[in-house]
Amino acid sequence: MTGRGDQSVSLDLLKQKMANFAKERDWDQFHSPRNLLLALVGEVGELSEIFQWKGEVPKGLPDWKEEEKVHLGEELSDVLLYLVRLSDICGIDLGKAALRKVELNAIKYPASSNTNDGIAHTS
Ligand SMILES: Nc1ccn([C@H]2C[C@H](O)[C@@H](COP(=O)(O)OP(=O)(O)OP(=O)(O)O)O2)c(=O)n1
Repeated sequence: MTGRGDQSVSLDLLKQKMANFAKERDWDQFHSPRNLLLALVGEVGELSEIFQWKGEVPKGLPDWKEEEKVHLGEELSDVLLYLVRLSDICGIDLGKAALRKVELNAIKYPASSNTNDGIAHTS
């Protein structure tokens, strides 16, 4: 494993690493918006398979084997990496866009509207 320990990982670092990865393999030609979107959806499918047929699972996944958690981390990473790459190729600053969206969400769903019934009020 080549993890970065306690260091925080920025979207910018992941963007740069994906750009280098593609460049070194001459894969920029394959990393078109549509191809990346399809790859992303495929990885979401692989992520879903991990939870498929398990029913609801408790937070923190206390009963999962270590290898299952490692696998989950890999599939979550594939989704993130393709999302970061897709955003980059489309010229979207994902970090900025996500922060803006969090702000928009807070306006749309003010904390005072929380009825504590566990149901998201979407209209
Ligand atoms: N043209 C490609 C192919 C792969 N990757 C990178 C991004 C993903 O993080 C990972 C995806 O690799 P695989 O297609 O081999 O998918 P998996 O790792 O999920 O393997 P498998 O489908 O065998 O489980 O590699 C990429 O950037 N561009």
